[in-house]
This record gives sequence, structure tokens and C-alpha cells, in this order.
Amino acid sequence: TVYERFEDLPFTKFDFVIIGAGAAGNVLANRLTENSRFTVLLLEAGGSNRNALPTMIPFFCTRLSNTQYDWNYTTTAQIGLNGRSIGFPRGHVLGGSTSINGMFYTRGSSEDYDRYAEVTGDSGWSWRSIQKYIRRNEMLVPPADRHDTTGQYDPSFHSVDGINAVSLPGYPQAINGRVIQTTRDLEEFPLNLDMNSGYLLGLGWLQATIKGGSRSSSATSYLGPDFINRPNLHVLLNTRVTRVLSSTRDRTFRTVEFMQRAQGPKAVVSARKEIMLSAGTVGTPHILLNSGIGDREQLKLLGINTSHHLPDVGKNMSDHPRLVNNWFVKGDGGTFDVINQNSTMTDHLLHQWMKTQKGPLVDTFVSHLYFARLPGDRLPNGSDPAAGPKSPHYELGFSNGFVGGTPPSGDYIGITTRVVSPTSRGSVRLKSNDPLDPPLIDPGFLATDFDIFAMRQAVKSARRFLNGPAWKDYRRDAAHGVVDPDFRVKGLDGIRIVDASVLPYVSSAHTQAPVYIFAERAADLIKTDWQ
Ligand SMILES: Cc1cc2nc3c(=O)[nH]c(=O)nc-3n(C[C@H](O)[C@H](O)[C@H](O)COP(=O)(O)OP(=O)(O)OC[C@H]3O[C@@H](n4cnc5c(N)ncnc54)[C@H](O)[C@@H]3O)c2cc1C
Repeated sequence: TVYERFEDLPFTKFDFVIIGAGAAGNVLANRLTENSRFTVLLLEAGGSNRNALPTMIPFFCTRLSNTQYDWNYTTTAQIGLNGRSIGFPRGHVLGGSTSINGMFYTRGSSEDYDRYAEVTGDSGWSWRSIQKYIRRNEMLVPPADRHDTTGQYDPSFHSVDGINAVSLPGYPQAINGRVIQTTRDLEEFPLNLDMNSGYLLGLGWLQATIKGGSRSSSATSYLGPDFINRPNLHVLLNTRVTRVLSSTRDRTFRTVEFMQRAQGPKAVVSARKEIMLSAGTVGTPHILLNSGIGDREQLKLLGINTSHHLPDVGKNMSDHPRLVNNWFVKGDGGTFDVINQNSTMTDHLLHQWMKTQKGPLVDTFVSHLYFARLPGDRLPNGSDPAAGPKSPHYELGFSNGFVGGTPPSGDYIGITTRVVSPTSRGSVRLKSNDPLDPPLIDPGFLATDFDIFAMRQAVKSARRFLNGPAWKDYRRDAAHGVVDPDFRVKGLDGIRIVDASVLPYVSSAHTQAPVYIFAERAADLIKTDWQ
């Protein structure tokens, strides 16, 4: 049963109390209640995902930040971003971040899991050992348009028996042919038939947690109609957990304190067996620190009594920095930009989606991914932050349109670049001893030379991709004139013009300074191309 109000709960003691109904919390709630003898209470700060239309429509996933479904966090000033603070979305709704995320389904490399096994000394985490859990989780379903997916993935790596739906894109994007052609034209971008095989490197079709054109979140799947009516499963929404409490002095934590309204009152529930913290990378350290579980010295500074000195709580945060790169193209209206530019078109497609679960709204904003490594001689001190020699350092995501705030006109291609083996580390700390105060989130984006270097290489790689022959007549350059924006003579190789003759308009004052400036930038571009 799903409850909105604490007063409606049938009791206040359960075998298990799970804090946070996101990816992890909902798996736990589902699997634990398979045993009908266990009672489970799942606590979630956000509201219901039912009727939350924007969360259901895959294409609208980029519109969910800074809405009621988001915690609306902001990072601390980031050294690596010239002191800027940026938004840091996290799901605040049943399903947690799986209800607002981009839906990319990527398992990672086999080496990632083998490294988990190695550092924990537990072979149960190895790629081989976790296969059964992949099968339990994944339910591969046909794409929304039911097209023939032969050659777009390898069925031998997939399960159709799991709970969370996964599918290939369900609407053909105009760039698909060019993307695949580039895997044939440029050696740097080999096709990877299935990036979920444990071997990630190369370019492949995106697999996404989408079923029949709708988002498959941990709420729609693990708490879906087959499970939510289990009599031993209780879900309480709109419940912000403030602390976990030890009822005795023996370090046993079985009580959970929470609030349903900002002004209180506080209430408690308890677990007969265990409490599970599944509040995510921000929520979990936040609750632990508020509960006095953390670094004694830091807690003392905020006037919080330490219940357990555990200095690493909130430390070692690591996340993928992401940059979006957009180019003008001659898309002739075949990009998805029109959906973001023309509200009549959006209404029309929304109507189509609601009626048929078909059309361009059935997919997320990326159609293909590419994972790559940096050359061995460019790694920091020769040491490799990736999990192994077959694991990537960066990722490119290809979008048939502008990623970010779409300009009011024009057609674009977006390539998102991400560092997937960051060496920067950040933290989650308390701002005050008020549990309702948002924490200080420092993801440490681009805080190391390596991360900046890897991001630059990813951007260069994206540019090389678009310089492939398949894109020649697609990237937009001015039709007239002698040189392209990189000073290359149009239609020729090996020759550029860098002097006052290429200024498209004479500048509004004397011309030597503009030529110096042009030449400086030209030198940069040329050096970059040949690095
Ligand atoms: C915008 C965005 C896009 C993403 N895109 C992708 C993608 O395309 N592919 C991918 O693989 N991953 C993506 N991710 C990451 C992925 O969604 C997360 O890694 C995953 O959901 C983490 O699961 P979790 O259980 O740790 O936390 P979450 O899924 O975030 O769940 C935590 C839950 O705990 C609740 N909670 C937190 N604090 C409290 C509290 N004090 N009291 C009660 N409840 C609380 C939250 O409201 C939330 O429901 C994305 C994430 C975001 C935010």
C-alpha cells in the first residue's frame, strides 16, 4: 500500500525500514517482500510518480531538473569550473533518480566489477559472479516502433526475465545512418555491437530503460502493479528522514526519525531487523552526518554529538563531469530541435504519444554512445584511473539536436562529452546542524589536471568524429567564401589561409589587431589538430 500520511500507517514497527525509494531502495523493497513473512516500510521524501506525466515521457527527461521531481540542489563553488556553482539534480519522487534520469542503460566494463571484487576481496562482485543479478534486473523488450533490431545489439548478453525494462531506440533519428557510416569510415570509432557485453570500447546503439515508449523506472518496475499490492509492503511518501537513532547505547540503530512537513512534528518508526539507507549519494551521507555518524571533529564544530566516529562519511565523492557540445547542421528540420522550438509541434507529438506511445517522444535524447581510452603515454604518472586496460576514460553521446537550452531556431547536432574515469574527488558535508538545511555538495568537477585533459581529449575526439566524410555536407559552413571557420581552403586538403583576406567583414576599426587575434586563434586550432 502506498500512504501519503504517517497517521494512516497500520503500525510503526516493521522488520525492515528502507530509507529512499530510488534505484536501490525499490529493489530492496521488492526482493525483501518476496518473503511474505517480512514486513517492509519504504520511506520516500518525494511524492508519487503516478500521473507524473513529464517523468513518463522519455524525451522530456531533460525537462525534469528544477521541478517538483528534483531536490534542486546546487553544488558549492567548483574550483575546476572557475568558481561557478551548478545545479546538481537528484530525483525527489517515487523512483528517485530513476524517475528523472536520462535512462541510458550501461552496465559498465567487466573490469569495473572485477576491480570491485579485488578491492573488497569478495569474488562475488566479479563480472562473472554478478551475471545472475543482471538477469534478475533486466527485461529486454522490443523498441516502441518494433523495428527489426538485428545488428543493433547481441541478444546473448540480455535477459528477458528480469523486472526493469530495457530497449533499443524506438524512433529513427535522421543522423543514425551517418553515425553508423562513421564507424566504417574512421578507424578511431569502431562499431561495438553490444556495449553491455562487459566490453565497452567503441560506438554502439544506446540501450535505455524504456518500455513501449514510456520510462521504466524503479517505481514503475520494482514497485509496479505486480508487486505494489503485496500485503507486507508499505510505502510512505512525502517523508523526509532526518536521522537514524540508536535506542540504546550499544550502537544498534533501529529507529528512524522523520518529518512530513517542514515545520514538523518529528515522528519515528522502527525496524525489528534492520534499517536500510538507500537515500543516494547525497541523501545517505546527509542523514548519517545528521545522525552523528561521521568525523567527530567536524560534527563537533556544528554542535552535533557524535554517535559513531566514522571519518570517511561524505568523503571520496566522485561523479562524471559532463559537457555538451553543439554544432549547427543542415538538418532541414530533421533534427529533434523542432520539438523544443515549436510548441504546436510539441502539443501534436504529445497527443500522438498519449494516444499511441509512438513518435519521437518515445526516446531519450541520445541515440548512440561511444567509449574510448586515452593513449597510454597520456595517463597521469603512468597510472591508469580506469578499472583496466579495456575500460574507457571518456564517453561521447550523440544527439540528433541541441542538448541544453535549445536556441529558438536552427538545426543542431549535440555531442555530450563525459569523463568516465575521473580522478577528482569531492564531498558531501553539513552546512549546519539543521537536518532540513541542504548539504554542501562538492563533486569536485574537473578539479585535477587529468580530468581536464581527458575532457579536452573527448571534445577533440567529438570534433574528429564530425570531420568524418559522412558529415561533410551536414555540418553547416557558409556556402560562400574561400575558407571554412578553421581557415581551411574549402574543398582542399593541406592548405589554410590565415591573414586579413579571410575576414568575412572588415572590422569596424583599424585591422592589425583583428588579424593578430585571428592568427592567434588559428595557431591554436592548428596546434590542436596536430597534437
Ligand atoms: C538528471 C540525472 C540523469 C541521470 N541519467 C542517468 C542515465 O541516463 N543512466 C544511468 O545509468 N544513470 C543516470 N543517472 C544516475 C542514476 O539515476 C543514479 O545512479 C541512480 O538512480 C542512483 O540510485 P540510488 O538508489 O543510489 O539513488 P536515487 O535513485 O537517487 O534514490 C534515492 C532516493 O532517496 C530519497 N531520499 C533522499 N534523501 C532522503 C531523505 N532524507 N528522506 C527520505 N528519502 C530520501 C530520494 O528522494 C530518492 O528517491 C542520472 C541521474 C540524474 C540525477
